[in-house]
Amino acid sequence: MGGIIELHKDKCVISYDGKKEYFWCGNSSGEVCLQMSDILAVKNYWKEGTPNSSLVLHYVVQSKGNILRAKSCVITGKPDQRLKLRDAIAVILKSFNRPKRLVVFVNPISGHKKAVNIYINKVKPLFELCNILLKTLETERPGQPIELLEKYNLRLMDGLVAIGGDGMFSECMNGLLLRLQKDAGVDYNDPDASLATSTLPIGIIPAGSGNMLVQHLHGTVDVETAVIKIILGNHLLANVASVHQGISLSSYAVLVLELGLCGDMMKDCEKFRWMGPKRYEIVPLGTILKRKAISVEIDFIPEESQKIKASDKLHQFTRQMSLPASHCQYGKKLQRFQSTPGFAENRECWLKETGRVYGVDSYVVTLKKKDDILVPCFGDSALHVWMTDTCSLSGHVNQLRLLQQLKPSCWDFKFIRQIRCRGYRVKLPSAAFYIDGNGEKKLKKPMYINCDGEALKVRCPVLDIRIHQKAVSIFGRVKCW
Ligand SMILES: Nc1ncnc2c1ncn2[C@@H]1O[C@H](COP(=O)(O)OP(=O)(O)OP(=O)(O)O)[C@@H](O)[C@H]1O
Repeated sequence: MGGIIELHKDKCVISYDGKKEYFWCGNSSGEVCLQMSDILAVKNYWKEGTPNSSLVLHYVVQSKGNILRAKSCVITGKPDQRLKLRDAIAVILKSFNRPKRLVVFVNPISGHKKAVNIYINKVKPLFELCNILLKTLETERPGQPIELLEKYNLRLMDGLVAIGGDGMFSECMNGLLLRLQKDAGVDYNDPDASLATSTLPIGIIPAGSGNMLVQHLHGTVDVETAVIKIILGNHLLANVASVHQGISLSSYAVLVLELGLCGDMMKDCEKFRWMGPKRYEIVPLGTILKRKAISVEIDFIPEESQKIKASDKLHQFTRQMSLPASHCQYGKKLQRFQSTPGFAENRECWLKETGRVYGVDSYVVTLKKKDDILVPCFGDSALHVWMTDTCSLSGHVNQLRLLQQLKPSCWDFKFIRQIRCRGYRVKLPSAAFYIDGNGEKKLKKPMYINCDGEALKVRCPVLDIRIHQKAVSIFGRVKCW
């Protein structure tokens, strides 16, 4: 039994003995294997008007850089042998933990407004090729995924997919996490509550303006690669940060939380959405020219003072009550990470930083030095926070440019103060406020946080941020590029 396939940019003769976990492939320069885990599907196609069918193998190859491509080849051989092969491969594919039913949210206004086209032409055909059942919802307004996920029957679903930008992913992730907290009876408004973590993975197909999360996950914003990663079913556990104002939760973030200058940039960019992704290149220049320093007091608990034994951090569970039934299939016990173990009780460990700053920025996916570049690190043990003290405009622009280029030297400036912590409280002591009808302090003039690429309004003069380790599952396997 055999065929001709293209592997490692070379044509190979493929053969299979029906038993092993891989196909043997030979070419002029030697032998290679096509792993079963790289197979997407095997299909019988009937030729119209003839009794014959052809067996086609669909598989994944690594193309340039981090790009993945779906390829196919016709397998030759006797009809009964081909049938045997098809059935053998189908059994192996079934044994993989790949998604079979997905809820897909498409944001028609993301980026260049091409999300619907991307779904129809690139995403749906590949999912259907792999027999994945889709429930697709095109959003009509902001916040819709959060509303829908509040009641959506997720019990038979294997994952969620956001087609759009970071903001769209954020809405799906917020919707799912809120739903899980409600189902589990967690007081999510309390910053120190331990979150019910999610094992229902969320995937993202890039169709937005920034697409930072996809870039972090796959090292490319290529659509086909993102679809293939979801089909293959691998997922990672990512940290989530929660933002609390007064007595309520404002949002969860998986990427960044930036108060001050970057929050203002996001707010200004939103006004120019009609410019599409170009707005991120032009608008921030105007924002930085009118940068304002703000007085802040930051109380934080440093990472190193978390003297919690590993055994206290983890507790075993078989299945969360709020998880879809399909996730029982994992069989083995999963470990659940407590979100912020012992955090609130340890008040004597809290440290303080004060000053006039242009911004307080935190990366939930931290950036770590690898050779001469910064690479994303999911599931880090702490939040990386830095404050930008008052400084010259040229120094500030230079620092932001180095950060954008992911240069490890981007924080080596006298006006940058860095901390690693598991949470912090920001107070805005000199901001004008009034007392509202509920007796709560409210800012007279709102400020903004860049929360995963969206401008989140700050209405209270006190904010609490907490890290929740490994709280959300995301499709894709991450390596350090
Ligand atoms: N039908 C809709 N009409 C208007 N706004 C919508 C609609 N559907 C979703 N939204 C909002 O659009 C916002 C931005 O979407 P998204 O993140 O997908 O695109 P983007 O901003 O272009 O990309 P990025 O976040 O990567 O910069 C979301 O936060 C969501 O609230």
